Amino acid sequence: MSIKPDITELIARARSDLRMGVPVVLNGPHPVVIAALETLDAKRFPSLLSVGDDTVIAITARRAETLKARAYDGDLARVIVPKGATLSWVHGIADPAGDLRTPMKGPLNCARGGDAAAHRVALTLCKTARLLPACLVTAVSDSSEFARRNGLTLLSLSDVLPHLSTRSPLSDVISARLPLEVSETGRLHVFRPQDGGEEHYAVEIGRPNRSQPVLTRLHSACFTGDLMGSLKCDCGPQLRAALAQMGQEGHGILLYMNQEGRGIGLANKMRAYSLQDQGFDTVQANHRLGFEDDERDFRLGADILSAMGFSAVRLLTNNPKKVEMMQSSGIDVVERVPLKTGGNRHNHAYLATKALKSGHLL
Ligand SMILES: Nc1nc2c(ncn2[C@@H]2O[C@H](COP(=O)(O)OP(=O)(O)OP(=O)(O)O)[C@@H](O)[C@H]2O)c(=O)[nH]1
Ligand SMILES: [Zn+2]
Repeated sequence: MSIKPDITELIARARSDLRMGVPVVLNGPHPVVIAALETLDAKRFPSLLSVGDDTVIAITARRAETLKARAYDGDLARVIVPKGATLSWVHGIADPAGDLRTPMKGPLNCARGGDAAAHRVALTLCKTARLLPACLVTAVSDSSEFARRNGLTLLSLSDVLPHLSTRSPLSDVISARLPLEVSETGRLHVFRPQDGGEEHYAVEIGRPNRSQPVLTRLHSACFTGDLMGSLKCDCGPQLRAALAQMGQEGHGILLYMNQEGRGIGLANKMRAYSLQDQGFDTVQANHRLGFEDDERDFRLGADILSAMGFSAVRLLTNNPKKVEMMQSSGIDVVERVPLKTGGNRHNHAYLATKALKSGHLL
C-alpha cells in the first residue's frame, strides 16, 4: 500500500496552496501553472510572468460580463495579460471593489480557440477554496520538472476532472447529547467530508422515527444572521423558528450546513455586502464578484439524511430549489412547510429580490 497522497488529497493540498498564495501546476495536453489572483503577491507575480509569454487571467463569464470581456469559452473568459501589467491591474480584474471608483480601462483582449479545460479547473479550485474566482494561468513546457524544481503541487487534469463533479462521502465523526432551550432531548452529530472540505452538523431533536417523514430544516450557515442578529437577512429568526417548531412537535432534524454566504464563504459575502452598500442587490453583487446567485450544493443535506437513516421529510423552507435537489437526491419531500419570519425594514429589498430573481416563495 502506498503512503503517497491520492488525487483527493492532492486536490485538498492544491486548494490550501492557492489560499496561501502558492502556485499549483496542472498537467495535461497544455500544461500550466496557476495562481489565485486574490492571494497573488508582489514577489510571485513577476516570477510567474517570467515563466513564459503565454499568460492569461481566467475569470468566470459572470465577472467577464461586468468587465465587458468576451467569454469565448462560454462559462469563462481568458483575459490576455498585457505587457507591463501591474499587480494592482490584475487584482482589479478579480476584485470588483474598485469597479465604480476606478473602472477598468478596456477593451480587455481575450483568448479565443484552444483548450480551456485547465482554466475551468483553476476557477473551480478557487471557488472551492472560498477565494475570488480569478486565476493567473501561465503555460509551462515541462510541467513535472517545473513542479519538482519549485516544490509545487502537481495535478493531472485527467485525474482531477472526475473528482470535481462528484460529492465526497461524509463520515459521522461523533454525536453527543445537547440539551437545548427548545428541547432537552437535543443531540448534535458532526459530519466530515473525506475530501478535506467543511464539516456540517445535524441537530436531532427527540428520536424521530426513521420510517416516517421527519420535520427537517436545511439551514445554511449565516454568521451575521444566526449569531450576530444581523437585520440584513432573515436567517437568525428562521433558525430559531425552525428549532422552536421541532421542539413543539417533539422531534425534527436541523441540518446546519457550513455553506456561508450561499456557498461563497464569509469573506466573499462581506465583499457582496460592500457592493450592496454601493447600490447592487444580492444577486447582482454575487455576479459582479464572479459567482452564480447560489453556489450551494443542497445534495449534501440529502446525503446526511440518508446516512442518518431518513428517506422522507417535511421540509421547512421557502426555497423551491432545496425541495428539487432533495427529491433528485432520493429524499422524498412529502410536504414543504413555509418558514416566514424575520422580515424587517432593512431586509425588505433583500427578501423581495430573492422572491423575484431566485424563485423564493413569499
Ligand atoms: N452571497 C450572499 N449570501 C447571503 C446574503 N445574505 C444572506 N446570505 C446567505 O444566504 C444563505 C441563506 O440560507 P438559507 O436561509 O438556508 O436559504 P434560503 O435560500 O434563504 O432558503 P430558505 O431560508 O430555506 O427559504 C446563508 O448562507 C447566508 O449566509 C447576501 O446578500 N449574499
Ligand atoms: Zn443570513
